[in-house]
Amino acid sequence: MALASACSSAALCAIPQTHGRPKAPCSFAPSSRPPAPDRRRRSPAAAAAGGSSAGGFGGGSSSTAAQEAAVTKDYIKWAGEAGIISPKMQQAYFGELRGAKALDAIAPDEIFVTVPRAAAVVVAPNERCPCPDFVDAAFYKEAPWFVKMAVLLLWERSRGRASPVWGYIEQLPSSIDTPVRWSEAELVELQYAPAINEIRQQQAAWRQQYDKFSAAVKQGKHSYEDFLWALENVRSRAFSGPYTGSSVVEKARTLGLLLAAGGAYAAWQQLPLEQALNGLISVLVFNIMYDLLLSKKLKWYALCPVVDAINHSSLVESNVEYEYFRDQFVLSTKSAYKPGEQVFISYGAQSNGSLLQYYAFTEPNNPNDVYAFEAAIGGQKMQLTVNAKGSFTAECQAAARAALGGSSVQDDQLRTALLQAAEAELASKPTSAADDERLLQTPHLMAPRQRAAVEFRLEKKRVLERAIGRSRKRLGKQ
Ligand SMILES: C[S@@+](CC[C@H](N)C(=O)[O-])C[C@H]1O[C@@H](n2cnc3c(N)ncnc32)[C@H](O)[C@@H]1O
Repeated sequence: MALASACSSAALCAIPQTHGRPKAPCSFAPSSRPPAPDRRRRSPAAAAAGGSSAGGFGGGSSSTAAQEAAVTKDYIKWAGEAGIISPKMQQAYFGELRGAKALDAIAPDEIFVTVPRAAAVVVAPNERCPCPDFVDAAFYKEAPWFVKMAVLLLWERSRGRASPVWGYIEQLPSSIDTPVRWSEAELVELQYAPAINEIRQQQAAWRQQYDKFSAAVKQGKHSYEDFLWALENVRSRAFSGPYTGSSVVEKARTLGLLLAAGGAYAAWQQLPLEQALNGLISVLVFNIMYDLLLSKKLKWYALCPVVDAINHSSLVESNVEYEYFRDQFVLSTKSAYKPGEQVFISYGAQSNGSLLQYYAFTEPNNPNDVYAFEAAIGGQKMQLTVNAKGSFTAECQAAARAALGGSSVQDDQLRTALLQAAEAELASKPTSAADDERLLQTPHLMAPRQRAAVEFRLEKKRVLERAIGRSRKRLGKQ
């Protein structure tokens, strides 16, 4: 994610709370029509009132729609009181999918959502357990960040309207139905071993985390379903960013370091100190859940209301930044939006495997997708990986070349071996891409999980087909 200079007008003395813009009320308002029935998007409050199965809107009855509207109204009221500013964006449905639409023109790099840190749910490294009456503090200390945040969500939910984030909690989806809930038979429908294996591991790991949580919780009864509700919301909505220090002492230390670094940089570059500091502060960019590979660095995590209502597109470059001196998160994108258009952000460069696993959707033509499979080349078993454009990675080409005999191997011999491996992989699938396309022409005839699996496996097959097409072209076979 590229850095945006969100703090370009930040001053070190008195710090305005609104970037000099008038403090407009939060306009994260409901769309003019009632929410469309959505099998996955129901809030816990609406679920409680509607009384049908978890995660289901049932028949989309008018009482359910009215309940949804009430929850949304509460959310807007809460967001305004919490100081969230988003006058140019409102919640809306796009088909069955809830998202956000532009109310007004949004320019590239314009900050269009501001969320005070106090309105967010935050997990910082080495922070003491904020709810020792709810859960054993020693358990909290040792838990991974996403379990900590799930515990915070369950704790805040248990506090009802006494929670400072009640309006946010109320409107969270009651179930996202990520594949961690799927049966073995449903997972097999994905037809892609790396994803199936990852999800199986996740199923075991989350169960283990739940067992530990159950032993550590001190208040109330929390089913595995409750725990899943919290974990799924955390994993599909949280942002992460480099940690900057939270306590007064830590803040003072970080500020001292920034001042020193800014001073040195300013002297070196002959810049005003303030400008140099802004450059340094803008490093504090948050990425939505793009932390898996970077998790060893010191990071903190945030659930940012309103920002997390925006859907993902890999084509968009977006920045969520924490403004250190204003103690708030701000959002901008590199794209322009016209009034009425759906607003998107990027959740990071994620393959369809991780989008399905943690967010429950597949992005068509995802430029970050990959296809990984095992093949035998030159009598040796090896892992081959193809990128979204259909190119085999340099590493697997080198491994394949070595297995075939090393540097003396002709390029065409290597290409032929890789082509044959990809063709054999595609032929091993229980359904063809054409079969999957046919199934998707009548999506209403499929259960939601089957539809999600077919969408996923079709995209995977398309990556493999691109690799085959590319290799064949290079070999002059078409
Ligand atoms: C951060 S939330 C975005 C807001 C969410 N749609 C809502 O109603 O609250 C992430 C979730 O939105 C949905 N989502 C986001 N981008 C999507 C996309 N491009 N296609 C389909 N679903 C998407 C997925 O269910 C994902 O788990």
